[in-house]
Amino acid sequence: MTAILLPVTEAQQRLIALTTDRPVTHVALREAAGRWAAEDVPARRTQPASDLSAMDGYAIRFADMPGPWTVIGESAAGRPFTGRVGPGQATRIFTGAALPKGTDTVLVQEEAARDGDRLILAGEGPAHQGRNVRRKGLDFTTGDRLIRAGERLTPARIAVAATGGHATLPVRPRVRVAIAATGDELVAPGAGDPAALPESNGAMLAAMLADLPVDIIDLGILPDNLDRLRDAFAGVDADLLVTTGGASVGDHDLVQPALKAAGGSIDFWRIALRPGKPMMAGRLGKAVVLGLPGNPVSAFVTALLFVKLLIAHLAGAADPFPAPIPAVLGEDLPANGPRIDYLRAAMIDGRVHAAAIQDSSMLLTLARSTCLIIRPPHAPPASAGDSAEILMLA
Ligand SMILES: Nc1nc2c(c(=O)[nH]1)N[C@H]1C(S)=C(S)[C@@H](COP(=O)(O)OP(=O)(O)OC[C@H]3O[C@@H](n4cnc5c(N)ncnc54)[C@H](O)[C@@H]3O)O[C@H]1N2
Ligand code: MOO
Repeated sequence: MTAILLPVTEAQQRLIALTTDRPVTHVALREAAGRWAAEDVPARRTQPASDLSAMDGYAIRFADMPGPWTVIGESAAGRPFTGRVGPGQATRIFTGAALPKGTDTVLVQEEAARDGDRLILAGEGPAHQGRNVRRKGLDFTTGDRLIRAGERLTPARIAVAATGGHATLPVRPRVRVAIAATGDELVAPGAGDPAALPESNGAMLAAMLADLPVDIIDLGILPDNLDRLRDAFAGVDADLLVTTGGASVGDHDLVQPALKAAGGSIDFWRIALRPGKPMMAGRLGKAVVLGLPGNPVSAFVTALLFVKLLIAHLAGAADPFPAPIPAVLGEDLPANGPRIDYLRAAMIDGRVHAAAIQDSSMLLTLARSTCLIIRPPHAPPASAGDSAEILMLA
């Protein structure tokens, strides 16, 4: 009997369906980077709040062109001119300062000459009324939507929220992610014996999640022992438990039995994906469990497609899916089999070149790759110059 392999997109949907709603909290702007807006964020003020000068120069009435004018005062940012400017009059004005009442245009100082309070044109002057003025509401008006629910809180969005009158932003709680490596062969990185295999998945996963709003609970290296795994899993207090290794069918692949013994359940196992076929998803209490394959490249690809996706979803992303981009193949590729394939590749002079050996244990190949070429299931042979979708890594 052939095992039924779940298509990646179906597995991603099922994973999202395993989650439950999480509350909305508010965080200070300085805590908001990299999170997702949990609600729409409306402007609480208009920006600019009044007509402002965009340049250093003189606030004038355009109808008075070509001058001369009498300078009757000054308007600086934060220190506006409070009087009214009449015909033939002007004020000194600086960038960001409010336009005095009665004026409508700014004459830049490079095109003006001044002698005491007498001001004359010394160039072409403003071409039209309103020149060098930022109108009230140019950027946005009270009530405008500044950020949409589910959008990422990028630096620019945090800044627009600040300008819109917000000191805090609505977000979902940080995601608590427990990470466990499994395997009797593993030792901590840097630990003595060069014949022993350093545990690399934990550090790699932590690095992959570094730009996400997570708190990582490091469960370290767990042995291939059913009771030890069960006890470690049963004690986990997290939103997401990620294991690597022990996901396959060998006698020492104990993650599934240990999860069941801890009171958890398996939702799906085995994806039509290369590398990463033996990935498993399930639940343990309130936590979603993702059992990634142990091969480092398989763990990397499944983390990219499933772990990051799930965290983005739990953190409130409207679109948590990785976004492939089009690229041009640097050389021919053979037909693909039934599993979607993510080929380790490098972008060179605008073309993508797949590594010659695509073995899921090869970390140096992964480390030298700058993108993954996506080969859909049953894709026919492709030629150099054909387009293909890729995921950028660096
Ligand atoms: N008879 C079958 N054998 C295998 C199948 C299969 O379908 N039938 N699937 C293969 C595929 S595909 C993969 S991927 C691997 C995944 O197996 P496991 O998840 O059980 O992984 P392990 O056996 O525990 O480890 C695989 C490999 O990776 C090394 N490893 C594990 N963890 C780490 C770590 N944290 N850091 C560094 N390296 C790690 C481990 O030593 C092994 O060499 O199964 C195939 N077999
Ligand atoms: O699918 Mo496994 O992840 O090829 O190496």
